[in-house]
Amino acid sequence: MTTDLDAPWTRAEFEQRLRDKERYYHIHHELHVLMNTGQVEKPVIQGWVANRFYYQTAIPLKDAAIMANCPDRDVRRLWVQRIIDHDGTQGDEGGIEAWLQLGEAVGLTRDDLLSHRHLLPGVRFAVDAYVDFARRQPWEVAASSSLTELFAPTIHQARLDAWPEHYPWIEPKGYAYFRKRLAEARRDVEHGLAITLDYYRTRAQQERMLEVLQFKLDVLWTMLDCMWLAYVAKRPPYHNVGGRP
Ligand SMILES: O=C(O)c1cc(C(=O)O)c2c(n1)C(=O)C(=O)c1cc(C(=O)O)[nH]c1-2
Repeated sequence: MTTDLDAPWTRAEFEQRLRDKERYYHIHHELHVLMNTGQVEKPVIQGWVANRFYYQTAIPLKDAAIMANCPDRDVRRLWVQRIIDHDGTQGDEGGIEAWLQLGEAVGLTRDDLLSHRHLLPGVRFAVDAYVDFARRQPWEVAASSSLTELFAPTIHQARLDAWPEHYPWIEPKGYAYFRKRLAEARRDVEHGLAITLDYYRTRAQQERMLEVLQFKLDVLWTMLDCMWLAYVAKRPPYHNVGGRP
């Protein structure tokens, strides 16, 4: 058990502990491994794109919740960029639009995504838990939970490297989202990390932050568990009672 009396990690040690959490990142989930090594059929990619769209739509709600709890104008000035990145502005339509184009690139309609008709209940619950967490926690804690983004450029790059070769049927316009996120995620991490390293000072707080990060890793992993069950194992909810009503 740790107490406030245990020596805090230095900033460098603390950051390293955060980075060590990479081993639980969803890049290692079997569904991502299968997708990124060309081992899935079109319906699996489509299912993933449609379900991940719910996460995309939730990110600005999550970031708005963080800003709503944050009295620091300097932080809000930087944080608001995340909402703009996803919602877009005139002339740069943003991440949600780019994801809709990814949907089209894999053979789904915009309405397939916007209606959430393919959304699995477990994916909805996991994503909603993230938004709920951001609403309830101190803004610095919610901000720090975004730090799974430390690991995100690697997974975006993996898709950019592997998918065109394995899935030539995906239209190239679909890749704009992943390309765009490479730089955006790095910038988000710089800001998120600065807030986190400043906020969690005692050893007990630092240990708590690792749990916060694990919560976020759990959100991402659980989303993929639900998709794996539905699309790889072909056991979607209610599969043995005739399917969803
Ligand atoms: O494709 C991915 O694997 C992935 C993961 C994550 C992440 O680690 O949370 C994000 C994204 N993408 C992403 O595109 C994105 O905009 C994003 C925002 C956040 C966040 O927590 O604020 N995570 C992520």
